[in-house]
Amino acid sequence: MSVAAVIAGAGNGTRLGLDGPKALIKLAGEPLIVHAVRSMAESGVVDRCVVTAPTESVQLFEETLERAGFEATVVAGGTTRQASVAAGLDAAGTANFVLIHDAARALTPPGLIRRVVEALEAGHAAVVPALPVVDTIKLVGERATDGTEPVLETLDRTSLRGMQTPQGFDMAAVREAHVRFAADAAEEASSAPDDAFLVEAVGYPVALVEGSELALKITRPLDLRIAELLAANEG
Ligand SMILES: Nc1ccn([C@@H]2O[C@H](COP(=O)(O)OP(=O)(O)OP(=O)(O)O)[C@@H](O)[C@H]2O)c(=O)n1
Ligand SMILES: C[C@](O)(CO)[C@H](O)COP(=O)(O)O
Repeated sequence: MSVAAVIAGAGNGTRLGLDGPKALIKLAGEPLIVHAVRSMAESGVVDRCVVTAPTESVQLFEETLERAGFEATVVAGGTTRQASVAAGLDAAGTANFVLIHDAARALTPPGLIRRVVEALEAGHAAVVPALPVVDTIKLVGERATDGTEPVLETLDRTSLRGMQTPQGFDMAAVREAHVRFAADAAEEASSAPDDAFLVEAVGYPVALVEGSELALKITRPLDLRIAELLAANEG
């Protein structure tokens, strides 16, 4: 069974306070995208990697990965994560399965990647690593003029999970889902929160496997500091 990986790296890191390719910022001395591609290589189960980059940085991503000794096809992403993943899927060629991953989850352990692929090989069409949520989660209504938000409902935490990546799919299923919802991808507000959302919407069951705290998404400045500590401990 062949496995391709699409690593979304075309974001600009707004919440990190950046205005440029977040995937090129350094963590433990190496760009996030290099960490992400290395995890795929070290998993031993991925045959080919496609990386999405901001249009103006495609060459820089190619040079960065080549210098680090990794082979990957780099393509221009889009204005939303969904559009970037669609561009990556177009370039992924033929494979039985595809792993769709965030460059921002740079410390994802190879064992987690293997866990996702094992569940695909066992017959699941869509597999997502997930962790239980640790906070109580409440549904809120519209913000009031005094800045407060009204609570509408307290959700049952025991049946809530936080979704991570890589999310693994049968290649045909995820391509079908992305094509079906391509029109929405142009608008940030209407783009899908993750790829499993699109696959669910076309009717495929999604199976969860155990995620990892190391697969945290480096989104805000504190995440980067936590990731630096984790990388120092792992190394
Ligand atoms: N147009 C986009 C937006 C995001 N991503 C990628 O999707 C992953 C998850 O996105 P996020 O962590 O939100 O990254 P940014 O979009 O860079 O962050 P922000 O929303 O703060 O700008 C990242 O690896 C990012 O590079 C992408 O490929 N194309
Ligand atoms: C795909 C994802 O990482 C799953 O948790 C997440 O939905 C990406 O969200 P972002 O706002 O694009 O970072």
